Amino acid sequence: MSSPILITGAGQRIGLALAEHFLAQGQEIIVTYRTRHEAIDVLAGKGAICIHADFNSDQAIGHFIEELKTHTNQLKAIIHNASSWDCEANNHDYADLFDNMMRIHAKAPYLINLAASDLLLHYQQNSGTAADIIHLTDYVVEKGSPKHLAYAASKAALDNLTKSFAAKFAPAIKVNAIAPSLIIFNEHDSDEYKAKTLKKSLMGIEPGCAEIINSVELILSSQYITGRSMPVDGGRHLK
Ligand SMILES: NC(=O)C1=CN([C@@H]2O[C@H](COP(=O)(O)OP(=O)(O)OC[C@H]3O[C@@H](n4cnc5c(N)ncnc54)[C@H](OP(=O)(O)O)[C@@H]3O)[C@@H](O)[C@H]2O)C=CC1
Ligand SMILES: Nc1nc2c(c(=O)[nH]1)N=C([C@H](O)[C@@H](O)CO)CN2
Repeated sequence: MSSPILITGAGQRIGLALAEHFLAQGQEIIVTYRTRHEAIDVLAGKGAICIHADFNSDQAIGHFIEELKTHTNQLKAIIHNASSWDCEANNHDYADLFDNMMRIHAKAPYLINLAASDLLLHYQQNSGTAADIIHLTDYVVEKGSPKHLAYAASKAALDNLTKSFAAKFAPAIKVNAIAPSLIIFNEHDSDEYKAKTLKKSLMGIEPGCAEIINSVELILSSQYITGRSMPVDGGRHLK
């Protein structure tokens, strides 16, 4: 019986790296994408089930959940990766920004977890091992962010949902978060921004997607870790 892993926002960067990693292992995956990057065609060619989903409304989240359930009756894991790193400087409609941040980072994972818990439970019942939910949050959950206020607040909401869902779903489903700081820069990042950002951690490097892949695999391999947030931040908290 197939037991796919669901990865949201897998069209690029970390989500795509996770999707490619699992496909290379022979693990079945279901991915969501907002923009049909060429990478999605590649994933589909390798056997991934690719579902278009823009979590920009409650209705869209609901439609995604309905489509998800037409593809599988069980899930080994859900990795909530989809995210928008928007900020007050870029969107002066603060009410709109706040709603968008909360919807993509907290409401979508909240609604999907509640609606898909039966799929995760089926996996646990058939396999005898706990299923997993993994939330990609952010280091800024610890300290806030004066330049990404709504983004940080929404990631903090997702961090709190990690604890609540862990208590609600145990022992059949483990629920954990991964809280990265810099993992990979964006194409448009200036050399000045890169230099300033690298100085913020003790390790002073741009580590790349492997750090998240390793953290996901550690969590999936455990039958005991739940309700926790794994920091992947190069010692930034000690600078
Ligand atoms: N990169 C880093 O250094 C860090 C990343 N993180 C977290 O790790 C995760 C992955 O980061 P990264 O790969 O940089 O993420 P990206 O910024 O590349 O976004 C990941 C995907 O989310 C999708 N997305 C954005 N908005 C929506 C929406 N409304 N509905 C559905 N999908 C949407 C994007 O779609 P589209 O392709 O259409 O734009 C994109 O493919 C995120 O949760 C991020 O917050 C945390 C700290 C550092
Ligand atoms: N959805 C995203 N979230 C975040 C990103 C990103 O590119 N997309 N990038 C960061 C930064 O790397 C930050 O951790 C260091 O400046 C944070 N979140």
